[in-house]
Amino acid sequence: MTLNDFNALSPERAEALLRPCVAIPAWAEQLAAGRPYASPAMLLAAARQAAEGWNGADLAAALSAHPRIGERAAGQNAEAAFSRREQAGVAPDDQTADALRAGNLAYEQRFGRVFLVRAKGRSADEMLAILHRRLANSPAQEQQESLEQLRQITLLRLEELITP
Ligand SMILES: NC(=O)NC1=NC(=O)NC1=O
Repeated sequence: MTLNDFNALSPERAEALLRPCVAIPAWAEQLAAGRPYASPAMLLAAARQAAEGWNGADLAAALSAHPRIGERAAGQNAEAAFSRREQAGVAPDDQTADALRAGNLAYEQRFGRVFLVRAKGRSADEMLAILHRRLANSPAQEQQESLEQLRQITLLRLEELITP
């Protein structure tokens, strides 16, 4: 969709279009309300600004829509389609797939939520290394890293939706 078309949508349609970017309704509402945007860069800046204030509760809400790394997103909705595309490059060999499964489990036992990483453009081995590094984070550090990854995923999805 072009930026002009996005600017011209009704509020309801604009919010509905944005929702699959991240499962945080306030973000979609705020971004839709900020229209019209003069350029894609202005839209992305507003989107990142609206995501700066996310906290632990936002992260927990958003994770409901993100399958584990290495797991294929089921379902026909837009979020699942985004996840499948983002993880298309993961394609782990058996050994790495086993290590990702073990790493995801260790992460969930330590931090109590799914490990979240921007998967687009990254291989399974790269994400396994990131997972092992982040397992050593403190809970506070790890919440900040997870929120930054959530922002990256969200903005990448927005860029896919609104093409110049
Ligand atoms: N647990 C995850 O990190 N999931 C995901 N990362 C992405 O970039 N897309 C996902 O679905």
